[in-house]
Amino acid sequence: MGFVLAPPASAAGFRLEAFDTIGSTNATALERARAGDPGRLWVVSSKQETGRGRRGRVWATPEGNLAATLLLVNCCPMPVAATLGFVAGLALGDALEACVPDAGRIAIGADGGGDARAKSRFELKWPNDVLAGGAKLAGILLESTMLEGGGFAVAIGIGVNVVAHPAEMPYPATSLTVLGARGDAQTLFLALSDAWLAAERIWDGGRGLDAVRRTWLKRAAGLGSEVAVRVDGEIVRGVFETIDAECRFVVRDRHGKHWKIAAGDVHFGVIASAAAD
Ligand SMILES: O=C(O)CCCC[C@@H]1SC[C@@H]2NC(=O)N[C@@H]21
Repeated sequence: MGFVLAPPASAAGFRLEAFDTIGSTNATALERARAGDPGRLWVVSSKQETGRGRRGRVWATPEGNLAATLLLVNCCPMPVAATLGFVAGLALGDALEACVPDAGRIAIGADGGGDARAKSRFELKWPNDVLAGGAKLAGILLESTMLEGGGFAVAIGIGVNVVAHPAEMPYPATSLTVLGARGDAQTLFLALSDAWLAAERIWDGGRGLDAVRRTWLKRAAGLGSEVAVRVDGEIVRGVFETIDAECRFVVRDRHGKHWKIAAGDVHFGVIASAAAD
């Protein structure tokens, strides 16, 4: 397997474990932490047998896609760790733009107009998806574990549909190949490990969260538009106004009430019933 870390990442003390095939990079990273790994470890594979998605879903990683998990140990106060998904979103957006040179044309469609070109190429969908042309290209899953003797570890799992995307999903999905982009999982990982460093520096253990939040909002999908959010079986409808200081999704409903949502599934547009995505 040819995965390598970007030189700045190795210089900053990151390590890498690369696999041809793995169950789940998140599961392996958390096992390493429980066995005493000090963290700042990337676990990477281009195929997963039992990849995990958000909300207990399965995440398929056929050969050629990217599954990468960054393990951090005692990286910040525990409540702040939940914001690492936004840091990962920024890093992944940067990595995609760096190594997919034709991304502008891809994300807005071949017949896109001049105004659209100024928009971010890869959009971030709250909480942790990356969209290209409105379809899901990548997902991020944070998992954590308490450690014996105190402290905690967090696994920041990043899955990118490089060569293939799942069929028959309840939401549109895509891959870099479908989009006509050149690029492979290894090149993308190299860019990701580099971009992570820059994003983590801005985040600064949570002290720079507001800068992360503002940058994230510049790339946010659906900002200012109608959304339906499924929260614990209920559906909240309204306009996506912002994400707040705690990175909660803020919706203004038609009565002017603001909903601050910590976890839920977002659908864009006005729809009769929001199917889970
Ligand atoms: O449901 C989602 O959108 C999140 C998907 C996260 C998938 C990644 S692939 C690397 C890491 N290992 C896993 O088992 N899951 C995450």
